[in-house]
Amino acid sequence: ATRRYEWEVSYQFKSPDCVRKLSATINGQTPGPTIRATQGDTVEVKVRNSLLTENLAIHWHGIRQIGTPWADGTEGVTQCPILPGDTLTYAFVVDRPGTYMYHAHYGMQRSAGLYGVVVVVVAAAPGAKADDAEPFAYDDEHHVLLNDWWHNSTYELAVGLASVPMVWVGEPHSLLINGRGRFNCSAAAVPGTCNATSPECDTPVFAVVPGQTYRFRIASVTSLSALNFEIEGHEMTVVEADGHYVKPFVVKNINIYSGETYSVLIKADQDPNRNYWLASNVVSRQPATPTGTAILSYSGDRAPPSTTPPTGPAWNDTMYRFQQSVATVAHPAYVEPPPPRADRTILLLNTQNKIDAHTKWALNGVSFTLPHTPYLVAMKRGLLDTFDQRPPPETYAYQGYDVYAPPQNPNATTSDGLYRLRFGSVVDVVLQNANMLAPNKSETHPWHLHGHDFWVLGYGIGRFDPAVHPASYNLKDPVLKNTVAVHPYGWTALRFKADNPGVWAFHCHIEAHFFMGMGIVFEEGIQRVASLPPEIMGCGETNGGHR
Ligand SMILES: O=C1O[C@H]([C@@H](O)CO)C(O)=C1O
Repeated sequence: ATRRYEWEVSYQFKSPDCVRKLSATINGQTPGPTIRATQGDTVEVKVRNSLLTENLAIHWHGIRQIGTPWADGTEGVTQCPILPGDTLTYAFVVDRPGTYMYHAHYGMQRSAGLYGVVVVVVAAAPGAKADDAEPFAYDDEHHVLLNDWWHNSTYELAVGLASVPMVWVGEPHSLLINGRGRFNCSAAAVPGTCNATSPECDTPVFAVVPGQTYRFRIASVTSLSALNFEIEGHEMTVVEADGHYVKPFVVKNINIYSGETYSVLIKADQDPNRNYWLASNVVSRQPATPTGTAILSYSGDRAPPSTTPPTGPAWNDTMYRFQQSVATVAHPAYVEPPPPRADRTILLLNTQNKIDAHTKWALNGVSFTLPHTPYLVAMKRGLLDTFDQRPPPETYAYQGYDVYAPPQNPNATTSDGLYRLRFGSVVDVVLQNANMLAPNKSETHPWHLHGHDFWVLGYGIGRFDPAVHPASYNLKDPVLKNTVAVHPYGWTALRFKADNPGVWAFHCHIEAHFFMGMGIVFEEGIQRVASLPPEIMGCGETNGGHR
């Protein structure tokens, strides 16, 4: 079946945390509408950009876009931006069941509120129940979209990052659950902009019936924060990650990084005469944001529990989060074994750097910049003067590098070069984290790959040793994901098959970090890409015009 949507994207005054802010909305809403489709459906979204003076692109995060690389929605990589007043129809097949998301992929636009959930349900065999193919059962489901929220405009955030000296975005003002939070109005910066009784910041309520089991589909579209999500008094069984079934494991709370999705099962088996908190808390950075809350209601009323919302684990308990990452492996009945070895290994040292007094992020000393002519068009048309033809480095001088110290040489260079992968080859990427410019500081980076899922082969803390660590890779039951955490001072190893013709971004999903150059781009099988739709063109040299 084809699911058709018509979206008009516009700025509206919204008060998601009671404070009025210009928000990027879809048909007047933030978060945007949930896309619900069945495996194998074609989703067609006609997007009209009514932002007046701002470009737009929307990425379908976790959808591999097999055969439709131009529909990935990544400005500068797979398309020109949609100009104000213009319309672009994204059409793609949702080939696998699971929980996904969509969000803006242009500048810092995601932080303005442009995002939503994509749910792909299992195709039911004739006469079968829809969930027959899932290795778990539940009575009903709820969606939890987690986000962080600033009162500053996306422009203020982006200009700050690009300034000398950099003005860092800082910790968010609020944490939102399904687009709602509560800011303390007495702390509002501009008087009269905070309205504690606005229905737009009513605490969300999740209704449950005693004795029933619920699947909570959780997605994080945060711009910065790593979060910990907990449902007071209810254990969660983790069953899905990024659209793949995992070996079930029980947690009190779950760590979720920007760009990740999880499904957890919870049983409504607690005292039904009271309500319970849903809580989201910042982890991995020193928190300065109140807990984001919602209410789990057995009775159907909206009464806030009289208890204090859960505050989550210690924000700096790296090993707690590390262990949850390691515990996430494929469900035994759904293991897709990875190829036993890689044809190529790319080792990427993640560093914070200075370039002409700007603060940037770099991989192997190269900070990424987006070209003005999208790679997909440039590669397909042979417009090879539109970006740097020198391939970026495959590795760094790891033997002498101390990941626990600030970089000895803080400088880096910029490039818009890309990595060309042999079509069908098996690629390993090892992401190596390190100390930042300031001493004793290393943060978590959630890396997201477009166009593929990758096997997560291993995690470590400290410097990755190519002669030692590959021997400990999990080749037996690694989980497939599209986003993975690289823990402070740690490394994460992943493997994928370069079998999806197109050009694909791979980057830190912290919006500010990608903006500061923390990403790379892969090309594979460009000659197999069908003719590009003219609607993705119009910028740079795509129309044979000027840059
Ligand atoms: O890129 C970043 O900059 C700040 C800090 O390093 C400088 O203010 C921070 O926490 C980042 O992740």
